[in-house]
Amino acid sequence: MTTLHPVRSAPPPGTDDGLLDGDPPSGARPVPPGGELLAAVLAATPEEEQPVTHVHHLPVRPSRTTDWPAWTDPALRDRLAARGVGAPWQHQVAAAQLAREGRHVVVATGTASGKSLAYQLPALTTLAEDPRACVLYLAPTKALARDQLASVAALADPSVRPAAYDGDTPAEERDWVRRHSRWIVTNPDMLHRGILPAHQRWSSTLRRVAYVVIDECHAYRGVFGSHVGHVLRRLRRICRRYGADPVFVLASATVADPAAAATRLVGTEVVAVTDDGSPRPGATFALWEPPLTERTGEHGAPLRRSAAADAAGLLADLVERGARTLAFVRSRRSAESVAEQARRILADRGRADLVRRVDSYRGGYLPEERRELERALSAGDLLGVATTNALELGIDIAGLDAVVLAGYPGTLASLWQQAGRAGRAQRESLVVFVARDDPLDHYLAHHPRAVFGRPIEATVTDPANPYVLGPQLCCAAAELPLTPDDLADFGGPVAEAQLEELVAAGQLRRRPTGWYWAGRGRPDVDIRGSGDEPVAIIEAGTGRLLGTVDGGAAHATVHEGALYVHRGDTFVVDEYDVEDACAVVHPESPDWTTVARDVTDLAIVSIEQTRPLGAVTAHTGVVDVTNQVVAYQRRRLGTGEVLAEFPLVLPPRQLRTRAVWLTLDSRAVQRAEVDDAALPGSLHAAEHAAIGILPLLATCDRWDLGGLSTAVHPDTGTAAIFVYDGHPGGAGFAERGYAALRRWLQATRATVASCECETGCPSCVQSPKCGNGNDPLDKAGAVRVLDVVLDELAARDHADPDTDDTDDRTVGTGDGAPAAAEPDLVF
Ligand SMILES: Nc1ncnc2c1ncn2[C@@H]1O[C@H](COP(=O)(O)OP(=O)(O)OP(=O)(O)O)[C@@H](O)[C@H]1O
Repeated sequence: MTTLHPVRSAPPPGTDDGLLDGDPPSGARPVPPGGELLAAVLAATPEEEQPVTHVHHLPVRPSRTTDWPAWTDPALRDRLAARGVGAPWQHQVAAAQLAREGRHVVVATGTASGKSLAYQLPALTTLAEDPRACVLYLAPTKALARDQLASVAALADPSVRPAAYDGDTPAEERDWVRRHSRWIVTNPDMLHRGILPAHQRWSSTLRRVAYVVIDECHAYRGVFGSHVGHVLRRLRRICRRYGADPVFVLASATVADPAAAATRLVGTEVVAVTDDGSPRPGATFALWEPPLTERTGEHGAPLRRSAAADAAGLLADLVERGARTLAFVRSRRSAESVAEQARRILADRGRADLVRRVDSYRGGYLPEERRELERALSAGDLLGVATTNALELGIDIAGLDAVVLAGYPGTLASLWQQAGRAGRAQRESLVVFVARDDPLDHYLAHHPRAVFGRPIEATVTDPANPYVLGPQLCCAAAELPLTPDDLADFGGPVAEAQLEELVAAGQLRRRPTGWYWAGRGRPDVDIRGSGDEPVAIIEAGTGRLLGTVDGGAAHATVHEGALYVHRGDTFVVDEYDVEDACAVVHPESPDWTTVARDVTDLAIVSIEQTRPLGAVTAHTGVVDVTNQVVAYQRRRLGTGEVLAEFPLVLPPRQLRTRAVWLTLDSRAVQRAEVDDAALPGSLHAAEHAAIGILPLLATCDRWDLGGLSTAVHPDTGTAAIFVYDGHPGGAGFAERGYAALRRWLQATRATVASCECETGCPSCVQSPKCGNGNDPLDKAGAVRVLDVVLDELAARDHADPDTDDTDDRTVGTGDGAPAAAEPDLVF
């Protein structure tokens, strides 16, 4: 393997500053504050590299407390005081008061801002006042659910008997939970499969539900989020039927427009509390981009040093200075390799004493393991841990000296969640975001306002998606016949049209009293799947079922020869049987990964919205995408270097979904000064970069999106760039791109224009999942095409300032430095 971090194999000059050299690694001398830690790390970096693109200082923010509301249960207040909560923070009382008054509320404040107390205060007070009342608490992960259970158990009156009701609850306990618990910790899956279909059995609980708590509600997004939205509508309907009208309290780390996102999720008006009154420790926050290297990837594109390699170097440097550091990486395998590389660097520097104090977090997600890690880190036994985002939620590690983020974790909420692990009250900490070789990471490294400004990513759901709505209406009808009065909650006319289709398909029956489920048994709806039949992954030799992959993604991920990662372990696919929907794999850890190659065709089915901009027109609508995986490449881990390509024979797949697209007539093409030869590559490059950037505005991953560009599309007769949702029926991402078109394309243009490569690289216009092997791509042409589109958008917005997309204060145009005044942040 190549030496991934050559510059740091020698002792850094920074260790001569006498800070900790030769000292016991922790305890004896204080760890320097974040700014000094950064300076020391940078002193060890070759001058020509200059990886730091921006340094942001987050000042200490003092807390703002207020009085307990008069209605607070005195016993609860005493228990809180005993746990060190002397007075509530202002946002906690603001949210609690709204909930107490019966308003649905979302608390959208920062990490560790005490969001739990905002719902515990009204909910536990009501439980104390009314011995029959109960609470349903929903969490997106079982680990978080178990943690919350412990926290409520410590605060609640013993009569509350908090208990979990999820897939891990033994059958013999389930009855007990239903009968006795007044704080039931569960998840949307259990609500969907276990509680709502058996609502008669649950009726005595459901008629007493006073509050429904939806923690970490930003986790409910895309198709899954749209399903959860309907599960919550079903819950409200059933509760109403039993005479209950629970108050919904949602909690989330900050996302754009939390009130609108929460309202869409719950299906009724939700107000937001966002003014964070909790204290924030200070931090130095550096944006870091690894330099381009001599190595080349597809079409000779220069490759950057990997984020994991730089993260390992930083981890070693920081540990050497005694700083307790967490490095967040993207996969479990990467966690192990980053910890290993950091240990090697320390060993090379003769710091054998520190080697054993660096580890990776690779265990399951058991509470005991997390507690042990917390203990070892806070006791200083461990100084450096490389971890996946498994440690992001539901763990009480705070007060670290430094956090390194190797790559953008996908959402700003996650970024702040991870960054928030650093910081102590008295001293500022260090956070380093290390960009990966990818357009979004590159953009963030060069546009601090996108990180430190107002949040711009929105939690996108689309409850009107017919592939979600149809099955959900079936579930609702199977629970209780649907009546015309119910329809408003499920989308009104859209739901009515869907019901007609379901009746025509024989799934529902229309009777004078409503719509009835006509199928056998219960509707079988997987709220986490795409609707395609899942593909079973079977281990050769043992016959063990390792898991399943979504049918929609299977051709690209478990084709013969594919590298398949399951819970951090790697396997290679021996055989993929499309008919039987199963793939046989064997364990193997090669030093390569695989990427599928495909060809795509797209036909426009219907246009829903059109924005004529002159020579350019923007649209959204429904499209049919035909996709066929035709080959795959092996790429070297870490560098992305293409090692080999193999053909595949797989049937095409059809996807009806939603898209956003731009058409450019000949005037636009002329103005962009791209000739016939350059046009396909210019459009293709713009499409790739746009796909790379959309997750900045919509909480999705670039793998949730697809794209197609062409010099002449048969349905439009013009040059066109399409970006579509990679899920049947759409997930709302393309619509979000349409709504934020200008900001999206400004950021796209800035990413391409500011990348220092000459003709395109993975940080700007190359895509890791391009079906055409990133050919053709014309970086310069892409910038000119985007300029023409942006000119037209600017002219249009000037003429019609009411469009929803005129606010570009947060995302700069990319060429200039960020504005001097950056708004205060939730941290
Ligand atoms: N008013 C308060 N005064 C002092 N400490 C508080 C107060 N409210 C909450 N805390 C403490 O702050 C810590 C974080 O609280 P909590 O876990 O509820 O935050 P959170 O916002 O839910 O965090 P996360 O973002 O990780 O979900 C806990 O240790 C809690 O006891």
